[in-house]
Amino acid sequence: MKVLAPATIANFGPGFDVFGLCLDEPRDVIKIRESNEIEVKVEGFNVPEDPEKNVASISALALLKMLKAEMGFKMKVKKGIRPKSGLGSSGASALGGALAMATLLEVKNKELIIKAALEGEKAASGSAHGDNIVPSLFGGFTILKSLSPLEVFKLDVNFELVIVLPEVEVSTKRAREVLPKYVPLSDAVRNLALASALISALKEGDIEKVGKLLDDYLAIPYRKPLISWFDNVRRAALESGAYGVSLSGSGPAMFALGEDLRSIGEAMVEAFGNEGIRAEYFITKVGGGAKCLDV
Ligand SMILES: Nc1ncnc2c1ncn2[C@@H]1O[C@H](COP(=O)(O)OP(=O)(O)O)[C@@H](O)[C@H]1O
Ligand SMILES: N[C@@H](CCOP(=O)(O)O)C(=O)O
Repeated sequence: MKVLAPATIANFGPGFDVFGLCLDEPRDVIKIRESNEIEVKVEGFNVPEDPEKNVASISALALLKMLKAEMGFKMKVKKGIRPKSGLGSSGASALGGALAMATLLEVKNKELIIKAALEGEKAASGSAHGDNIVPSLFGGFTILKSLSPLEVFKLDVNFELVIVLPEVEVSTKRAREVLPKYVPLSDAVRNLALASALISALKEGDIEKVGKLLDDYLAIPYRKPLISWFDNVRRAALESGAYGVSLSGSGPAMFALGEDLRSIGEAMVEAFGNEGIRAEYFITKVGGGAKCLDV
């Protein structure tokens, strides 16, 4: 059994902990088969091989516990999404592990699969936020109304975007610790307005309008001490013609929408360089969600 679990952009501007966009690449690949022992092997980016520490096996074990099932398994995690990148690395592995185990057991209940995957996400980031796991499973652009009961609104959208990945790390756990418990009512209203308008623009397919709505008052302002380069890179993107630009998840990756995505990516990489940070960019498109292959 093999699962392809795609990277995601959580928050997507004003949709903190609610909006999520599935990407076509990169992805984690999780292979699993029944065994009389529990073993995890990792290829690609370095993550733990301890089954109690790798979020893919944590999610698989969580599903077994929820089903009151006892089973050994051998898992291979081909880690294609860099950890602490802001591209939903832990979310993809958590979803992939839960979905691989569910498929092995012929469990189709998506709410249960997501519940198990949240255990892996919680182990990695200290909180059971679903805005990476949900778009990685469903694909497209997802609005997470609630996790329990599971209520997801999916928009089938199709556009290209540029992702810029700097050679720095931002731990999601740390990026959540710096958030305030309360925000000013005026900021909540501003985000409500941006988020509502962004959904309307997405449904119209007006990507330029979507870009202009990629602002956030709930999380990014409080995370600035962790992403001191953000404003300069954002300015470079806009000056190079981007419709809009924001942080991917809790960062450090950033994404931009626009016409000439190569020039925008190059300008953002140069802006990171001016901050003494090496970075790379790639252009991708909206992904279709996780895939299960019976191999
Ligand atoms: N399979 C896995 N994939 C990603 N991270 C993992 C995995 N297993 C354990 N981890 C740990 O979880 C943490 C992921 O950090 P996090 O900031 O949540 O990444 P991201 O922002 O990319 O989702 C890291 O400490 C990483 O070592
Ligand atoms: N809503 C979360 C999303 C974290 O995404 P990640 O890709 O950085 O793990 C948050 O902003 O904390």
